[in-house]
Amino acid sequence: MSYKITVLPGDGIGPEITKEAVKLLDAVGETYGHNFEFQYADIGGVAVDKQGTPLPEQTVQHCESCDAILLGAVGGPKWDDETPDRKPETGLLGIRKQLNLFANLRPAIVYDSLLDASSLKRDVLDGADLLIVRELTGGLYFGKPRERREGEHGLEVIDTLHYTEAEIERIIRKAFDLARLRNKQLTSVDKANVLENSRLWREVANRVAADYPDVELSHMLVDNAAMQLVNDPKQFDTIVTENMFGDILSDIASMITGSLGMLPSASLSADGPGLYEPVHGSAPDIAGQNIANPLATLASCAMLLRYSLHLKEEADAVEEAILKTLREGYRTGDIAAIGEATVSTSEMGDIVCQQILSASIKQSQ
Ligand SMILES: NC(=O)c1ccc[n+]([C@@H]2O[C@H](COP(=O)([O-])OP(=O)(O)OC[C@H]3O[C@@H](n4cnc5c(N)ncnc54)[C@H](O)[C@@H]3O)[C@@H](O)[C@H]2O)c1
Ligand SMILES: CC(C)[C@H](C(=O)O)[C@@H](O)C(=O)O
Ligand SMILES: [Mg+2]
Repeated sequence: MSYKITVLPGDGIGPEITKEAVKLLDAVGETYGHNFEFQYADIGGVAVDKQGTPLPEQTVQHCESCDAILLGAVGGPKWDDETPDRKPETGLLGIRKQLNLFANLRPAIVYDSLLDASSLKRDVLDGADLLIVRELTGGLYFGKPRERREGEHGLEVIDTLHYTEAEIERIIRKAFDLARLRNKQLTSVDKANVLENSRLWREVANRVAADYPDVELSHMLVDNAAMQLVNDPKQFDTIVTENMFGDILSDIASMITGSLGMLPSASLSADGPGLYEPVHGSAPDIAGQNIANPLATLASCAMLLRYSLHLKEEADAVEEAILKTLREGYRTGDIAAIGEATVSTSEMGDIVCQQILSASIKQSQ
């Protein structure tokens, strides 16, 4: 089969890690007989520099006319002084909104061979495997009004936390569907002791639960959830939450895997192409040094194969290749123990590709 993938490398370490992802998809194509056609487009700071906007129209067109989108990261100090409409992050938020990518799936898995990479205790981590389902196109990120204005007592600023019942219901239903495929436990995270938004969120979750009698629904306040994620991550199976809470909780959850460089994500709409990106950012502090961990991006490719292309065997093979690479002891700096040997970004990419290619040689023998 032939598939069209739009690649948005973006800024900082984005180009380094997406290069490894393209290499990996080519290895998958070679092994399983698929043809991946890559079309590259600009987003974020690089697009501001080249085209004067973080989300050029042509980038949107490429994204709308493909099977799946692979994104590196956007942003960096170079664009700190840009106006809001020229900020790199505006490009990322823009593409999420324009493609209606309301469901953001952020799995956090503890790899047995990385138990010592985390600063958390082994027995707290061992066996933890959770999925954060983050609402991605509403809430504080997009609510209007959003403004800075002169008030009676000087400058004042407004951001608006806005959700419609329909927006809440579609993400809650998506999370129930996903929990059903996992261990059938859904924790809805909110701030219902304070926010009217969260009170509606809770009501909707309770109402929708009647359609999923096989899934156990519980509620947790977000401040407690942040603590529980590092205290006892094994209590969670599937978590559903609104946009801002999900952003923060997913970075916290990355610590149970050992590094932010390990966390993949999928952003899905009801029907169009999905967007796949690591949870981490453009890591300007290590950009251009070939030391970033590409595994979050490679694991995002597994999600791309699974959710957008429906290639289950290929997705499993990528996840297995990552597992094997870690079990064989290969480490980038962020997941290495003190004094442990490390590999570069491109070496890590080569090793994972090699696992795919050699697994297929074994199968055909
Ligand atoms: N999806 C995205 O594109 C995205 C996500 C988060 C942040 N950002 C942007 O990235 C820029 C930098 O943000 P930040 O520094 O707060 O967060 P960051 O995620 O870029 O980096 C946080 C820390 O994690 C490390 N890190 C991140 N990814 C890594 C990897 N693959 N391998 C090894 N170490 C890694 C970095 O070196 C840094 O020390 C900002 O402009 C921010 O808005 C973009
Ligand atoms: C860069 C930023 C806009 C983005 C977000 O807040 O959603 C990032 O932190 C993420 O987690 O994908
Ligand atoms: Mg984030």
